[in-house]
Amino acid sequence: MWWTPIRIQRVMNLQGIRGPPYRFIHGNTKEVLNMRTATMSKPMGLSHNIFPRLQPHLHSWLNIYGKNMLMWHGPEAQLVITESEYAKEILNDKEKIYPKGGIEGILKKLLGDGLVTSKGEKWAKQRKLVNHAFYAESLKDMVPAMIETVEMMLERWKHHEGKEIEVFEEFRLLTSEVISRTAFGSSYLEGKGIFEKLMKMVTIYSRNFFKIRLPGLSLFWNRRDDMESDKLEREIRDSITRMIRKRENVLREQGNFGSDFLGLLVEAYNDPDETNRITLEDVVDECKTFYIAGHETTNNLLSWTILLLAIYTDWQDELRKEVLELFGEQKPNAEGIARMKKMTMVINETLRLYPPVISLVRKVERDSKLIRFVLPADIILHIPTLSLHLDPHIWGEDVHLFNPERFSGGVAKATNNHPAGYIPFGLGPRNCAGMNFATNEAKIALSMILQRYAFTLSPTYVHSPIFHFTVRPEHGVQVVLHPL
Ligand code: HEM
Repeated sequence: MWWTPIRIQRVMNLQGIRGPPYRFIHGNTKEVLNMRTATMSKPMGLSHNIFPRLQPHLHSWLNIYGKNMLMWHGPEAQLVITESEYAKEILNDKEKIYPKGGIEGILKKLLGDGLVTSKGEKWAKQRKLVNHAFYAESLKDMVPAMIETVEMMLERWKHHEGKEIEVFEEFRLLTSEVISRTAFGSSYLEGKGIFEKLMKMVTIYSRNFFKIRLPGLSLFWNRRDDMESDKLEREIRDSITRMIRKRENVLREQGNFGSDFLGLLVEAYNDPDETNRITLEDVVDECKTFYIAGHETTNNLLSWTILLLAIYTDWQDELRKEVLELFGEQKPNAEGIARMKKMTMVINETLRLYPPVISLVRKVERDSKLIRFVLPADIILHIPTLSLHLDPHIWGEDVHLFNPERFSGGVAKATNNHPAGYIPFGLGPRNCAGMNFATNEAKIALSMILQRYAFTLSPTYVHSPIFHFTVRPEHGVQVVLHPL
């Protein structure tokens, strides 16, 4: 807790990497908490520069210490990388030098050893299974379920015509229903208990995010949160196990487990070949991972897009024109979705300014050389998405403005050929496994909304983006619905 941090600090300083000094046990967590409490305690003006608000410590220290800097989460060294060449090298690593870091505590209870967190052989096996469940043809088959779910939402919206509606909660229900139906063959109501308990765990995780946990020292840690998350973890496990057993019974009746994600997982759990078989624990962890990853992020993407389209009504009109040209009054279809150009530009720009995932984290597995730096084993590499998405050297001087036009020539052109300059879905082998699923879902929902409604920002909207596991609007997004 003293000599190791001081040694690492010295090794990094000698290479020109500086940062706020290490403080015994706490590292920089106290300063980080104070800075964040100050910026988050009040709403911001309607600006899209959310980096100084959500990560004020990084915003300030990167200015002081340079583009790559060292900071401390307790005694754990975190090398913050914001030079895109370095980020690319780390995220594209195939030599297993920079794997995902191990997780513990509440995050471990929340995600277990599912695809987001697993490593090595286990990850490769899981990723293959997931790719199979979410490959292009399967995604096409999911379109009708997505459309039906949006229609259910729009039925509710009829009661808000000419009035205000809060869309964050609407999209929470929509995205939960979509992942329940498409991946687990059930409805949101059936999985409601699991969602609610997972969301409670997300809240516990978020409030403990900056608390450090040291072996044998419980004084910084809230024991009640620990006990509550243990209880939630057990209850979620029991509910998912019941769901698995129910699906196993389907085999007896139908002769197969079903072709959705849950079906593939249960099939792998029952595989007669031991080398392909996965454990019950694996199935539970994967279900938890997909319940969370499958809706939380898309919920935010949809909410921020509606906010931006309510502000920039010229872009709302442009998108409506594209939707009507492609689908008229008809339901969206897979071919049309693949041809949406303006819609893709708007989604890209929304994810640039409001990326739901704001940190990509890796660990240095062994002493290694990263371009011109020599990195000691076990330090954490932290790539802050917002810093890259808002770098004027990559994007130009209008970096804080909403300008979907910058994506008109594609992502590579928009980033001036900096592949790691735009990473809302990550990069390299660990990139998002649900990217096409999420963008399809968003395009379908937005198209169907635009076909029926124009919307303007309600005067009650308060711009207060917060980091709560993902980047979300603290008080929701209120718009006024005008039927067309
Ligand atoms: C707008 C929506 C989404 C965003 C912005 C997003 C973002 C991300 C990012 C940044 C990563 C990489 C994390 C890293 O490198 O450490 C990731 C990984 C992942 N995402 Fe998404 N995601 C979205 C939607 C989804 C959906 C809908 C699903 C599931 C249906 C999903 C499942 C996953 C999984 C399983 C991984 C881990 C992949 C691996 O490590 O092999 N995501 N996502």
